[in-house]
Amino acid sequence: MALLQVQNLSKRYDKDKRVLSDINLEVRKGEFVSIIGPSGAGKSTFLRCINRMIDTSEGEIHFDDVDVMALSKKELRKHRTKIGMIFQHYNLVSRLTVIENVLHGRFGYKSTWQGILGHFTEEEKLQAFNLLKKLGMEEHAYKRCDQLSGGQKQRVGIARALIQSPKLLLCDEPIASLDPNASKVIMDHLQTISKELDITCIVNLHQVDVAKKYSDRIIGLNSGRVVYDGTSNELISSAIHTIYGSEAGELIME
Ligand SMILES: Nc1ncnc2c1ncn2[C@@H]1O[C@H](COP(=O)(O)OP(=O)(O)OP(=O)(O)O)[C@@H](O)[C@H]1O
Repeated sequence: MALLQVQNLSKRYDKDKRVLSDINLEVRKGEFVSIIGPSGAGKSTFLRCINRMIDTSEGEIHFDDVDVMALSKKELRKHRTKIGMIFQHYNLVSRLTVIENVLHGRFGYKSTWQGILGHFTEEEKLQAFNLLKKLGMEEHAYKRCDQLSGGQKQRVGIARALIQSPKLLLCDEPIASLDPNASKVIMDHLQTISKELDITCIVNLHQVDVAKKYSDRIIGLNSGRVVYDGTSNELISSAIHTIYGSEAGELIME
């Protein structure tokens, strides 16, 4: 049984322009899937539809046996605890410490008052610290986030997502602002998380070589349509042409 099922999904921001068209796909538990495609292909829009950060125009999404479109506001809050988000620009609170930012990942489990008062249990604090340790960030736990490098900030973003105990991580261009070394650290962590914790990862990427290196499966989007869905090995130059059109030349490494 798939963890995520998407059927006939379409999205329009404006009445007459479809940004996603008739997307049909399933993603299994523990799968590491990269989504590639030219700028404007609809990669971010697709990720945002999955956790209903934006509403879809047509189609169905089932996640963990739940009809995502049918969720009430309260149910949606619970649904979102099962899905961690990783952002290109990290979305951390700069003036707060690393560990405080990680604990923010628990907000979905709190009442509004507990959230406002910043009430976290000792167990949650220990869990936050252990996650930072797993990501090689324990020595920075009490630093303010604005004192960190981009790669360190992204590791905090990953820890914040993991403390939710998610079944799925949606990563929207997690390495787009990082240099090659920091990018490798982040992608290695995401791969380990997927393999060791059996957490499904869907990662939007601009780098075809990175997608090929890390993914079990690659989905290629062009103009809001799935034009490729296969393994890394099958992603040969003709498929890259189909996905990127005239931009493909510089991306082909064969
Ligand atoms: N909030 C919005 N309102 C209107 N149009 C939008 C909105 N967000 C995105 N779009 C449009 O939807 C299309 C797909 O955008 P999206 O950001 O999903 O693509 P993308 O593949 O993630 O691009 P990139 O790789 O540049 O981030 C683009 O034409 C974009 O201009």
